[in-house]
Amino acid sequence: MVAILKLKQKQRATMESSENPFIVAFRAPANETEDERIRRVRALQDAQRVSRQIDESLQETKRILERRRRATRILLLGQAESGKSAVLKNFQLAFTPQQFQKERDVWRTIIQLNLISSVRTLLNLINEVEPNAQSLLTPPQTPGNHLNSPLNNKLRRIHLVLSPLLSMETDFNKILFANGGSPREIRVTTGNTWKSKLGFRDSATSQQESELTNAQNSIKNNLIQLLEASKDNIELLWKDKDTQRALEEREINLRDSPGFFLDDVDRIASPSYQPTDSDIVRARVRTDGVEEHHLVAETARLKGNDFYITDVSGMRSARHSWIPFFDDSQAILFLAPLMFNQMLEEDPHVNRLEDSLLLWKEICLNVLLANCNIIIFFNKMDILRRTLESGVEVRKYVPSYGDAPNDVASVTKCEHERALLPCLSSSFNLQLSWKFMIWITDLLHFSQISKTGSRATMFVILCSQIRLLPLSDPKVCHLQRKLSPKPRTFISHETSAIDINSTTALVVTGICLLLLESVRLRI
Ligand SMILES: Nc1nc2c(ncn2[C@@H]2O[C@H](COP(=O)(O)OP(=O)(O)OP(=O)(O)O)[C@@H](O)[C@H]2O)c(=O)[nH]1
Ligand SMILES: [Mg+2]
Repeated sequence: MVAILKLKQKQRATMESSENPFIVAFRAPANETEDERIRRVRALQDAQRVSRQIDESLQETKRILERRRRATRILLLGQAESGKSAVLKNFQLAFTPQQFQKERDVWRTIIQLNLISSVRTLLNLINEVEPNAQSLLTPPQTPGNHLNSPLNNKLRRIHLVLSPLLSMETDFNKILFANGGSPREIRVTTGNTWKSKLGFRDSATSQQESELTNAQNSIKNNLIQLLEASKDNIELLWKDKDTQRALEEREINLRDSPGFFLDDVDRIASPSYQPTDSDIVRARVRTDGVEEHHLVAETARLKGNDFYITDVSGMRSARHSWIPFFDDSQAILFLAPLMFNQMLEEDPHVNRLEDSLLLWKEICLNVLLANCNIIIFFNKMDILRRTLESGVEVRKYVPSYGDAPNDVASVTKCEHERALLPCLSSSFNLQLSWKFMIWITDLLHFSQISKTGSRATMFVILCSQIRLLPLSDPKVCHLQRKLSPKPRTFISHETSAIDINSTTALVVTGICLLLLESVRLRI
């Protein structure tokens, strides 16, 4: 009898301990004093509190993972300067306008720094001393009529007056950004820290993080004052015919470079300047590393929907860091700028379009992306148009283009094998891409049927599971019927100049709707 009772006690103890491990760990020892008991109970309560916190955090992680699973997860890919972050900004403008509004002030400083960066480019250019060319700023060695020429004096004076702007740029970079020196571009590390250093605050930003130090604040104010004081000289420098000639001689098209604001000096250098949506989309900040953005849609149609958008650095050296993000993405938006006459910054021997094609091919062949929707944007159509209009010949860069007319219609129409994209694929000997290009041509053709009857600046291709779907594909037709009784125009929205914002916002809205639908439809 005594033995059974002992066994029962042991069983109960085992059950209790399996139900509540604290009981075992904090069981009262024999002969416990009152002090020891108080300490033991306190330790038990502390342990239970920590345990509850761990449980709550596990629950929270579970909720976040579940939310993520149901969200639309998009990965932005493409070479550097292809426009990935610009697309992200368009997502933010289209779906989280209120949140975006709060960041407007941050972008004002970035745009002002972009403007100074262009001024630096111009000053460097006119100050360049080439072995065979006389600098515009340096007086010639041999006495002659250039020595005191109004041209030299004028530019020399402008250079002097604008020099403080350049040191201000360096100060800014030292205080606010990852790299202390004077970089060619503003370059930031991941996270919102750089925004908070420019005064942006959201619920995730600590008070300490977002409060500008006095030094930062005074640099910000100095920047505004200095810009206003330099406004006229910047305009003089930019509009000067010798500056323009120098740019022309070196075949530099500053208007097509990222973060170009020299045509808006009057507006941007004014102390009351408030950036427009279009300014913000045009602003240039180079992405360093990989950054995930969580957007909770504020707009009526999609209110409450979650988007996780991963933006990456497009530099060749950074592309290996994309891979870990492949298997978590439902869709990839691949950006391929149509800049057939430009080379990569990191390798001046590689043509940008050629690099895009190779990258596109790699993405399409990657097994990790077998279940991912891949969408390609051919952007920078406005630059393509300007480049062709300025007389740059496609055949110089794509010999197989032959003597087809050098205009946008012929280059992008693609209804014959001479069109730019198939030509490029064949001239670069991309047999695989050739097939893709044929479909691209179908879509390019389709995209020209826009509401306004005019040409689109952005093109999109829908691919599913590595296979590109031509528009005649039953799945696409089904999807289109589901989405709207009319043919979808989401891949074709017109803009006359570089109003990327409205264009992309519409395009991107369409894509997101499509993505949401496609996830639901499981195509
Ligand atoms: N003219 C023109 N500019 C564009 C277009 N799309 C993007 N841009 C500009 O191109 C510049 C570079 O774009 P980003 O979005 O910063 O490029 P990115 O791909 O994020 O580059 P990294 O962060 O370096 O990988 C920005 O100033 C954009 O405003 C377009 O269709 N036309
Ligand atoms: Mg970027």
